[in-house]
Amino acid sequence: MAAHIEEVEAPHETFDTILILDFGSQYTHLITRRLRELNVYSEMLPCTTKISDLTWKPKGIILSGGPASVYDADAPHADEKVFELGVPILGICYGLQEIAWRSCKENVVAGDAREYGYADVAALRVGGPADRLFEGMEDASQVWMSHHDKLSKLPDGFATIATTPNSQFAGIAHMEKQLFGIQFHPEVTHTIRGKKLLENFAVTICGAKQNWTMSNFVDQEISRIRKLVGEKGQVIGAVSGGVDSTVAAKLMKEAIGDRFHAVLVDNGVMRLNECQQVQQMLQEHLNINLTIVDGSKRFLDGLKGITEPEKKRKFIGNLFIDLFEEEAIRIEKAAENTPNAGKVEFFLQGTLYPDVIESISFKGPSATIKTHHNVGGLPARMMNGQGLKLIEPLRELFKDEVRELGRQLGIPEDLVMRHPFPGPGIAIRIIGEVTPERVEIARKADHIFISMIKEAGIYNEMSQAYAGVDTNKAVGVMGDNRVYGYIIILRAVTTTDFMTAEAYEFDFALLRKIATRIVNEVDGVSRVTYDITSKPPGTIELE
Ligand SMILES: Nc1ncnc2c1ncn2[C@@H]1O[C@H](COP(=O)(O)OP(=O)(O)OP(=O)(O)O)[C@@H](O)[C@H]1O
Ligand SMILES: O=c1[nH]c(=O)c2[nH+]cn([C@@H]3O[C@H](COP(=O)(O)O)[C@@H](O)[C@H]3O)c2[nH]1
Ligand SMILES: NC(=O)CC[C@H](N)C(=O)O
Ligand SMILES: [Mg+2]
Repeated sequence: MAAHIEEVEAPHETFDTILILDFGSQYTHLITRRLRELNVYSEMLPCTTKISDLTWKPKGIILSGGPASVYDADAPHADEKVFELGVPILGICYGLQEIAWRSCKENVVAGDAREYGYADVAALRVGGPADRLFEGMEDASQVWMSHHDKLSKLPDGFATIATTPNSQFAGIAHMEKQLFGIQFHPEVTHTIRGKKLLENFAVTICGAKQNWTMSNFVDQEISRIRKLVGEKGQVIGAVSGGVDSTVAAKLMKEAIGDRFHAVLVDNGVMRLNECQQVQQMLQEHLNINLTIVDGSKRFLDGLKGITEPEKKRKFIGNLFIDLFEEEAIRIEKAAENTPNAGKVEFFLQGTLYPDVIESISFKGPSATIKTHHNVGGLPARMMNGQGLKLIEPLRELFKDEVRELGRQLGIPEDLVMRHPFPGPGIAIRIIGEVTPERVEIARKADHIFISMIKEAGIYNEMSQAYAGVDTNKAVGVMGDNRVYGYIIILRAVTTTDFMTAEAYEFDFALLRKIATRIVNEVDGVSRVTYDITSKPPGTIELE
């Protein structure tokens, strides 16, 4: 999205990098994760990437798994130049089959049966560098398989370095070139010594330095930002109080001080007292002076009559950008004739690697379930080189890495561990039309719910929790009187990556207490329900 600015000393320029070519496996991003856990920097690109388009040289390449069969007419294949680059290559599953297929098309065939699940792998010693992949894992150990194709014979020049009862060629290595392939998946935790194997490849075989640490990243990122923004440039940042934008803001503040302008948009659908609390928190703990732009009337007026979820999201996304542009102009005007005078050229966002992965994956864009207000949805006028330029310091990081980075930057633990809160806020937690009355009800119910979760000491056991409103009404009875009120939907989930999620298992007595308090204390509510749908098929937010 921001190709024109992202190449200034990106991490792959500073850190030894293992390049992962993605053939579309569900686990490809886990390879990146595992390598980074080993303090080896790694990036993922589509399998069709042309080596001539790379501006940097990887220390090694991993070809991932994938759903296709290499022998199919429309199967994806890596650029031939990958094999001429002279760096070690490891093929995993489809990647292994790709290596074998290149040597001879008859080498890969459909197997008689699928092999899906555990297998015991035994390493074989063949002598020489080929033995390095399984070094230290000579004892039989459990691996995880997921394939139906198989190698029918060993490609020329290769030796078998591992077998399982079902897979004769569970591991192969070229006797001279640095070419390796394994049929199982080392990146999943079910493969007990998978990380050791990836370490053998990246560190021993490729010689990658294990220097990818958050403190190195902080230093490097701060100097990158300084170079990018220059001596005079000013940056406006969308800061919500959420983890991502807080961490991004702190980095920016360290890099350019008062030339960074943090702006929170009050969209009228924030939680109870949230804007003021965030402002105070950022000032107190991080010395960041946050400007609140009150857009609540414009948002709530505009939301009138909109019931369709995607319309809501698009309206909110567009108005966000309008307000930021207006604010950028105001900041420039205010800075005239001061030492900070200069153009506001950059717009800071807290985009994370999972968003980036989604948009670069070989699989192409998946079906649009919902449009997230920030990434990808920015209007073209912002990206055309005349408007604000996007700056996304976290675009290579995963959420837990961002949290680690936050700790490194001295951000307090309860801010670092805050549950995510979506940009469109309470608006996507009210099913149907958003009205000020409904927002108020959601706010109060949410406040009771989250406070009781915190008091019970279980906030960190769940990944996200909130109270939403069903705008249908139900009948109830209170103090002998009939009431006709809204239905509150409580939602609390556990998840590691927010792509799949499970409902949190509350202690029933606590859930009952929460329900009682909400009905008693929030006017206009007659019932409380707990949403136990997992994702999929549900999503975390209601809309
Ligand atoms: N009310 C807001 N005011 C200003 N910027 C916002 C607001 N809500 C969201 N944003 C911007 O949109 C980006 C994406 O929102 P998102 O909720 O994914 O991240 P976050 O709020 O920083 O962190 P978290 O995921 O923990 O909530 C944020 O990083 C921030 O730049
Ligand atoms: O900043 C955001 N802008 C959005 O438009 C948006 N929609 C969903 N979310 C968050 O994404 C995660 C997954 O949510 P869903 O299961 O509802 O898609 C959850 O953490 C949601 O809170 C958003 N965050
Ligand atoms: N997981 C994979 O990479 C599968 C590769 C190939 N599609 C097979 O079934 O064997
Ligand atoms: Mg947020």
